[in-house]
Amino acid sequence: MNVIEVNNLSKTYGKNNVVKNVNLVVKKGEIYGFLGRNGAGKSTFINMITGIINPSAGSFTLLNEPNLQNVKRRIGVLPDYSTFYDSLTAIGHLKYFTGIHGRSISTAECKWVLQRVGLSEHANKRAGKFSFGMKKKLGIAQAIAHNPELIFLDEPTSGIDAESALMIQKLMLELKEAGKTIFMTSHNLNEIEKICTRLAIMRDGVIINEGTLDELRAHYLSAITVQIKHSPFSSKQNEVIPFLQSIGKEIITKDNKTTLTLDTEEKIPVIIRAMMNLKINVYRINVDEPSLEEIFLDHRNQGTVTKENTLSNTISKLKMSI
Ligand SMILES: Nc1ncnc2c1ncn2[C@@H]1O[C@H](COP(=O)(O)OP(=O)(O)OP(=O)(O)O)[C@@H](O)[C@H]1O
Repeated sequence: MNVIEVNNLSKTYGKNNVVKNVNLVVKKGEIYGFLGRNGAGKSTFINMITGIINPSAGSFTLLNEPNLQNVKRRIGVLPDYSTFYDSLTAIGHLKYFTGIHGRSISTAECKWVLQRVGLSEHANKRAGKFSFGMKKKLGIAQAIAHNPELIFLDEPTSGIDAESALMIQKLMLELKEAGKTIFMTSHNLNEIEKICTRLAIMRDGVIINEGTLDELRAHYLSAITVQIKHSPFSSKQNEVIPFLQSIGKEIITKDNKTTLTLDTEEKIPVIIRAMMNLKINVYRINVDEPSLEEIFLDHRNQGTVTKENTLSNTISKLKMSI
């Protein structure tokens, strides 16, 4: 089921077209990551589809309902700028905002939500005395306290400490397990890589790439470089080198290490099997594969992906296929 459907959504400020004809679909149960550098248009996009600002053109539906007013109670939002009442406690905020959503929440339920975002000790403290990070956590608590089906989180972990960020990431995964859908922005690519099921990269108001991390990687990866540490080729040299030349390119063998490029990772197990048949032991395999950071930086710089990564999942795939 599609819980977010966006069609040709645009926002213009004067002559500045900051979101341009964006189309997007998010399915139930996803944690959807929305990436882009500062000023790309991410918050403007979220603000439009959560009713904080009006679009200049285009349309969207949330939870299959074209009228946003009819679903407001079923969505939760942490906007880019949250406002709090200085004299209201954390519990007071949760009671007040769940009330706005037409629901009531007990003090015990408030405490449970506050505990989940790491604010247990501050449940009865006034928001006026909260630090930036504490306010961010309170904003997240407010977004989820009324038990919404669809949750928008604009930079939920920016400005909060590393331990708390892990706690929030765990909470998001639990919400996903409970069937909720999360649409989030973040500049923490490690976080996006860890928890998001799909993601989109926005640049200058346009989505320039969209899909799972593997799909984005595949889009960027025209060749993979593999380095194999093995026992000496010795007398098998005349058999193994022609075989490698038939399967890959740019083959370099030195000190019992062979590096070559392949057009698909499917060829890696073929090489392993061939080496084993020739009684050559394979000790280690390193595979170049771009991280999300490299894909993202590549978008910024239009450069090439260069960093080397050892991927344990590729190794385990190989182990399974041997
Ligand atoms: N109210 C406004 N009036 C005029 N321009 C605006 C307004 N709000 C945002 N913009 C412009 O729209 C563009 C997109 O801003 P937006 O806040 O959506 O970016 P963002 O991707 O969320 O950035 P960040 O990662 O820094 O939060 C920017 O150029 C910004 O200056």
